[in-house]
Order: sequence, then C-alpha cells, then structure tokens
Amino acid sequence: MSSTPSNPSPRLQVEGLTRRFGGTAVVDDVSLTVAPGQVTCLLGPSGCGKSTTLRMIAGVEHPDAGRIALDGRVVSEGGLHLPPEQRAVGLMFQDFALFPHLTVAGNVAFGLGGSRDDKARRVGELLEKVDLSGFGDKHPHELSGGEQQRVALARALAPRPRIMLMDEPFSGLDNRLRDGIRDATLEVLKEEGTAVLLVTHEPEEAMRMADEIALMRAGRIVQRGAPYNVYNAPVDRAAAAFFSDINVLRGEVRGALIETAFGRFLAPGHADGSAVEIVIRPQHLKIDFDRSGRGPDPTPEHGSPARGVVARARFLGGQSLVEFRLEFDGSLLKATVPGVFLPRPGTALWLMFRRDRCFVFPAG
Ligand SMILES: Nc1ncnc2c1ncn2[C@@H]1O[C@H](COP(=O)(O)OP(=O)(O)OP(=O)(O)O)[C@@H](O)[C@H]1O
Repeated sequence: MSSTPSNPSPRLQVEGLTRRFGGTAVVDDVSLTVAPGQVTCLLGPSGCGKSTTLRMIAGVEHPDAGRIALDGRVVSEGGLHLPPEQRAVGLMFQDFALFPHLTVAGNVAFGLGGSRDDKARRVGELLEKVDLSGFGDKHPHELSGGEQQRVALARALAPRPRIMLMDEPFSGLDNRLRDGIRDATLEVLKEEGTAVLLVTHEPEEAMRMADEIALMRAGRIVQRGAPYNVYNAPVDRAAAAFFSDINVLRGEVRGALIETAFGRFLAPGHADGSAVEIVIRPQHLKIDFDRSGRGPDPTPEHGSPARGVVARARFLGGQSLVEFRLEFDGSLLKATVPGVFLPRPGTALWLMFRRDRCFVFPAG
C-alpha cells in the first residue's frame, strides 16, 4: 500500500478491541493506530490489559470483539483470525527467548527466507547495527543480558516486520544499563524505519521512547497523545499522578471561583457548589524566603503566595524534596528543587506556582 509522508496510512489500526475473561472485560473497546516509523507506547499500571492487547495484535490471543488491520489489511475481525506467522509482526518480550542451541547468527537468521547469501547479508547488516559484529558464532549463554537483548532485537527485525510488538523488552535488564540500551534500541528501530507498539508500565520509559503515548487504565485507553501533551495536559487526576508525585488542593466552587491557600482560582466549566481538585506537580512549586512574615507580592501569573513550614527535607541526588505544612489548612505539599536545598524543619517559607502549570479537575 502506498503512503505519503504528509498523510501516511496507519501501519496498525485497532478498533473496538475487546477481550473478556470470566465475564470481565480486561481489554474494553480499545482503539489505536500506529503510523509508519512511529513508536507508540501502551502505558499503564500492572494488570490494566496491555499485554492482552499486544497478544491479540500478535495473533496469539483471540479477541471477543473488534478489528485489527495491518497496512490496511484486516487480520482479525469476526470469525477471521490470521495466525501470527501470517501477520508479519516482529515480537520481542521480556525474556528474550533466544534459541539456546543456535548461534547468534543462527538466531538472527531464524525467520529469514531467501538465498544463503541474502540471509548472510541481512544477518551481517543487523549484527552491525546492534553492535554485535564478530559475535555471530557465539551461543546465547556466552552473552550478557544486554547482548542477548540486542540479538533478540536483531532477530525480530531481520524479516522486516510491518510492526514490532515489544512487551516490557527492557525490564529484565540491569538498571544501570537500561537507559543506554533503550537509546540504542530506539536508534536501531528508527534506522530501520519500523513502526513499534511498545508495552510498558514505566512512564519514564514511555516518555523516553514514544512518539505517541496511549495511556491505559482498567482495560481502556484514557488518553492518547505526544509525551509532552500527555504529561502537560492530563485528562484527569489519575493520569497526572501516573507520571509524577502530585499535590492536590481541594476546594468548592462558589460563584465560579475556588478559594485556596494560593488565592482565588477561576473554575470555568465547573458547576457552582461542586467539589474540585487543583493538581500541582512538585517541580512546579516555587519556594521563596520569608521576609518578616511577608512573602513575594501576588501576580496574575502566580496568584498569591502561601506560607508554609518545612516538615521535612531530603536530598535525592540531583534534586531535593521539601515537604511543607501549609498554614492555611495544615495540608502537606511537596516541592522538588534542583540541587541541594535542605531547609531545617520548622523554617517558614512561601510557596507559589504558575497558574498555567496546574490542573483543575472535578473531585473524584
Ligand atoms: N488467560 C487469562 N485468563 C484469565 N485472566 C487473564 C488471562 N490473561 C490475562 N488475564 C487477566 O487480565 C488482566 C490483564 O492482564 P494483562 O497481562 O493484559 O495486563 P498488563 O497490563 O499487561 O499487566 P502486566 O504488566 O502485569 O503484565 C489481568 O487481571 C490478568 O490477570
């Protein structure tokens, strides 16, 4: 199928995908698309149905409802379920599942057709891409975890799949190696121009890898968008909390305004008398010193500062986490500050945040 860069047809299109186990829909009406050359991360907490979604796309699990198309060709709908080998998908799971009795080259060549020369050329090309030239004759047990991951990547990419389906492909790796391996993997995937659907429960991984994040909760996709947008415009409090610690100010709407420790907030779209939550990420709280009981002047951008007393301060390496008890209502707020900032418990300080950095949601 032809595609133009300005309007590429999706490599993967999923509509209304549903899977029930024992009467419960663990995947509930999921729709998503992956464009050619794009990395989409299916992100969500453990048990939300990510792996089941991926397994249905791979063809190893049958949906109860919905439609899956690859390059515009329907591979699953109604009574039609093409087996995995007819879907031209590349699979990569947490355990790399290399064939122990085959060499590295044998593993990479496993799914390849064509002449012996063609196979050898493609194997050589991929081993070079994953930086394992010269490892072709080794066996998997002779390799480190990171090297095995790279062989698994080369093997999955070798037949030039329409899409790579990756289920937590980095979670078995040593923490210290993981970032480097993620970056190297992304580079290879982008070089090959492969579309990718990657399942992860780690927001940092999704932020690092994804062109688009599909945030999943209890079987449903609750938000889709570029990492920047999903992080900076969460659909609800839980979506905000999935990416970082959050602070929550509670209030009630009175005449389209909410009274808080930080002054009055406009609450457009929230009914009079309704309970709302103002959500602020800890890195968006700013701290100022107390000048004989006074803080910085209020501004339209920041509203009024609120006085708080330090409850606890800890150095986290690279940044400090300071917890404050607000004088206004005794609630506890967390602020992160770059570098070392460790005020003594009991120190009075003033807190502010930019109004356009907070989110207002109906109280859950
Ligand atoms: N074959 C099955 N039979 C019954 N229940 C299942 C089956 N497979 C998955 N489930 C249930 O479906 C839900 C979703 O599982 P799934 O593995 O898709 O979630 P996940 O988001 O990938 O979580 P994790 O990251 O922990 O694997 C879970 O509650 C799981 O117990």
